[in-house]
Amino acid sequence: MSVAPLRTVDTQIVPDAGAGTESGTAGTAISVDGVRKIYDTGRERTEAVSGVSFDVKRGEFVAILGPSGCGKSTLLMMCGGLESITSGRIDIEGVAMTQPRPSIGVMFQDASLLPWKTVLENILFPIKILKRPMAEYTERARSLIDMVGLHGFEDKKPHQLSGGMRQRVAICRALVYDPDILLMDEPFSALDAITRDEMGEALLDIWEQYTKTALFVTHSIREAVLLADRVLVMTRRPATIVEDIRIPFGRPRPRDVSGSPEFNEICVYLRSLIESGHGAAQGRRSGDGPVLQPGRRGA
Ligand SMILES: Nc1ncnc2c1ncn2[C@@H]1O[C@H](COP(=O)(O)OP(=O)(O)OP(=O)(O)O)[C@@H](O)[C@H]1O
Repeated sequence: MSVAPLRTVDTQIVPDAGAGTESGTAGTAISVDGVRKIYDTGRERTEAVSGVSFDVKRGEFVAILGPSGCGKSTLLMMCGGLESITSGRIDIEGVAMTQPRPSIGVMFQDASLLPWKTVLENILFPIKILKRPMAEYTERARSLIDMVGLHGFEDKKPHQLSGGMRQRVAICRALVYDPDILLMDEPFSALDAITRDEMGEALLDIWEQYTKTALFVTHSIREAVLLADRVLVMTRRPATIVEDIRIPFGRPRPRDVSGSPEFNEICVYLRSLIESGHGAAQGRRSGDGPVLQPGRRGA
C-alpha cells in the first residue's frame, strides 16, 4: 500500500533510490558543525555536547548510539530547533537552525497523543495547527493508518490502544504533513521487546515506500544496525562522536539480516565502543565513516 504523495511548503525531497548508499547522489540535509551545548541553570553548568560535527545526506537514515545521559537527546533537540545551541552551527537544507520548522517531524519516546481525540484526529492534529487543507491530508492520514496496520482503529481513542499501537499513531502523525526530515528520540524504548521488533519492521516498511532523512536516537544497538545506513557512536558526557560507521546492508533491507553473522559482528563491535565509552576521535568531523564489513572492523 503506498502513501498518497503531497507537496510540502518547504523543499520537496524526491525519494532517491541511491540515497543513503555510497553511490547516492543526494545532497546534505543536516549539517552539524562544531556544536556545543552547555545547560546553565544558574546553580549548575552541565556541558552536554562538546564539539560535535557530522553531516546527514538527504534520504539517509542515521542512528545515534551512546551511553545514557551522554547528550543524544540534546543533540537531536538542537537539530529540531527545540533546544538552543551554545556554540557551533546546525544547518538544515543549508539554512541555519534557530527554531522548529514544518519540514521537520519529531517523534518522542512517549507517543504524547491527545487523549480526547481519536486516532484519525490525533494524526491530523498537525494539519489543523499548520492550517493545511484537511480533506487532502485526511486521505493521506488514512493511507498511513493502513500502512502501519491500524485499519479499523481510526475512531478509537488512545486509551483503547496498546503501547505499540499508540507509537504507530505517533509515526503517522509525524509523517502526515510530509516533513522532509524525521527526528526520532528513542521512539520504541517504552515498548516490550516483541512490540519493539514489530515497530522496527513497521518503520522499515515505511522507509521503503517513503524515504525521508532520519536521525534516530536509540539505546538499542540491534535496532540501530537493523534500521540505519550509518551509526554514530557518542562518548560519555560531554558527548562527542567517537565513531561513524556505515552499515553495509542495502535497501530494501532484508528482514532476516539480524540473524546473519555480519549483523552480529557489527553489534559486538558497537557494544565494545560504547562500553569503552571514549575514543580517539574527539572533535573530528564525522560523515565519511568506515564501511564495516565482515571480518573488517571500522578504524
Ligand atoms: N534542560 C536541562 N537542564 C539542565 N541539564 C539538562 C537539561 N536537559 C538535559 N540536561 C543534562 O544534559 C545531559 C545530557 O542529557 P540528554 O538527555 O541529552 O542525554 P541522553 O544521552 O539523551 O540521555 P538518555 O540516553 O538517558 O536519554 C544530562 O547530564 C542531563 O542531565
